[in-house]
Amino acid sequence: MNKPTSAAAGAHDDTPAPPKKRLRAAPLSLAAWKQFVDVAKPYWLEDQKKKAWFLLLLLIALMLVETKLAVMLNDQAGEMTSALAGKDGDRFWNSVRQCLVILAFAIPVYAFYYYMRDLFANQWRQWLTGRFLDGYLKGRKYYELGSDAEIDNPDQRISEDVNTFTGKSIHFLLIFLGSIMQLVAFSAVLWSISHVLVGVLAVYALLGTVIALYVFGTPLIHLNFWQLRREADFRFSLMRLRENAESIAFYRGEAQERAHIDNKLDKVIHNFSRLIKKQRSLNFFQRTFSQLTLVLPFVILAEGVLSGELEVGRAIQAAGAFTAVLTAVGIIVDNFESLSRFVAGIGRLQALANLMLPEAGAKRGSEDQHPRIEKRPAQHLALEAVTLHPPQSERVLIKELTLAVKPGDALLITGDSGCGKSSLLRAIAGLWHKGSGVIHHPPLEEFFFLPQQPYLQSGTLRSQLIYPSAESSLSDDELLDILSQVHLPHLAERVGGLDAVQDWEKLLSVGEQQRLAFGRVLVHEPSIVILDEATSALDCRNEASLYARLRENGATLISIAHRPAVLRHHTHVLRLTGEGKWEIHEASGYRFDESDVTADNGPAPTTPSLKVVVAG
Ligand SMILES: Nc1ncnc2c1ncn2[C@@H]1O[C@H](COP(=O)(O)OP(=O)(O)OP(=O)(O)O)[C@@H](O)[C@H]1O
Repeated sequence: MNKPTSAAAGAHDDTPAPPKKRLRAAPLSLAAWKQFVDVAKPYWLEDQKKKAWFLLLLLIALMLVETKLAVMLNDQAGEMTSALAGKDGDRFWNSVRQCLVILAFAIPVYAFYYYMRDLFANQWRQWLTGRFLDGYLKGRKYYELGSDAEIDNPDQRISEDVNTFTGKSIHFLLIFLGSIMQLVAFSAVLWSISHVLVGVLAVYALLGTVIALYVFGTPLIHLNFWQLRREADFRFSLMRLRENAESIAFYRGEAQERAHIDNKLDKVIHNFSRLIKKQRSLNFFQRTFSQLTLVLPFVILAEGVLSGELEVGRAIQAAGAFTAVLTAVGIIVDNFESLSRFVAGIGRLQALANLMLPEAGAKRGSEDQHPRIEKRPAQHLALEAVTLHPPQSERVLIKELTLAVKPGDALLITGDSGCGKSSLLRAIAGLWHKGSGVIHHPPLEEFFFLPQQPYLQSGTLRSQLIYPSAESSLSDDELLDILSQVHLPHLAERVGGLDAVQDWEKLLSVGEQQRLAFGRVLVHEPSIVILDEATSALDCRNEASLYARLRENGATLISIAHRPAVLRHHTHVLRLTGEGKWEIHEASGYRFDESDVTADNGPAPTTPSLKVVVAG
């Protein structure tokens, strides 16, 4: 057999590594219980509380009826056995009739109980997922979490972990309640037949639970915790393959992709094989624990039956009750495997809740204490001594930048690749905030941001054009006119009209996508447009006319572009010279240097109202 290479072994090694802060799954303990309460409490104590408690009470009522019917059936099983042993036909048939009547009630109660249980779980899931989605989308947490290494796969947590949480919470709550009822109901039967049986059973169940908790608890929860993460990583690697299918196909990168996916799969399989080994031991223990109960009650009761003190039927009834009570008290042992998976998922969900949900804000307050760039409302955009760092890094991208952009100004940002041009736009848009200084800004609704790669939703052509609004007051003719203005006059006709639904990212070239995104600006008519190489895929003629169209509207521009020809549409140039340094020039006298690509800059505009601050 081949030995694993050291690289493969290394890849596996991180699975069981001692988990870092927040990556830890709480063992089956008070900490796990606290995590559970943190996530579950809002549903039970806030606006859904009436519905939640009503459904729970209904389920408890159904369970009570079910337990009562189960006790009656167990009694009849004993009765039938005794009737047969005593060769008493009337007693036997009477018992059969009673059994059938009980079953006629028990079956619908059983079916309705499970339906209500699943309905309840589904409603809770809908509510909790909605809450997580609120937290995820508000405050742009989906963006921030992308760079948070500790919260892996938030999408999996929201889609799957929430589902498991609500489903399993109700499942376990009900089986615990059911166990208590079963315990009370059958203990009475058992106590009336044999006190010794009750004593033996109590000791047996207690021992079994303690062994399960201490021997299997922590390792199983830990392994399940990692299994969830590994599975999500594996799925994500497949998703990335699908999302980037065309680029990968052009590169012929299948071998690399396969190696990457194999690496993720290896981790899934390696962790799972450790998990099933642990489960094998648990199964061995569980089987021994439950199978012994086949013999145990009979051994204890045999003497009573043999001496004639106890009817055979009573012994059968006692054995049934013994098994029922043991199932009730052995609930943790029996469900240990799924309980450990459930607890592992709670940890993942609570970590996410801590970062996203409003009531958890206080808890995370202490973690989010890096110095921030202050944002202040103002009429015009202005930066005051802004120093900017990337998130989770101390590197200085921009140092003490001060400038003011007046209405009608057009600022071109230039500089070497990687010097921080897009980062500055991120800071203005409020996506990045690590640093110091103040950004004075008009309401964010007045801004429109055009990235290099436009985002196109799945939906109609109309919805692409009016994005991010969901509705627009513009008529079809006005929308078609906008398409013409961005040099896509035949697009609607070509794709089947404004209401045609297509996979736009595949159907349109990048240049067409960029022009469509320009159309969005004309639909919304914002007063400040921020362009991050938004015309990189366009030819010079298209680029020039789109810039001219924006300037005609009187929009204030802040743009990053590498082509010298765009300079003529700007009033000022901010040049980032590296290591946080910067210079501001009036566009009229500015010449692109080597890194900006030297060329004829064309005539300069005549509205230099931007406050010039020489350098930083
Ligand atoms: N999330 C991040 N965390 C840490 N560093 C980052 C992050 N995103 C970008 N950076 C780094 O910040 C630097 C500036 O990136 P930015 O995208 O602003 O460059 P740029 O000037 O726009 O480059 P280009 O012209 O190539 O687009 C780069 O060195 C980049 O590696």
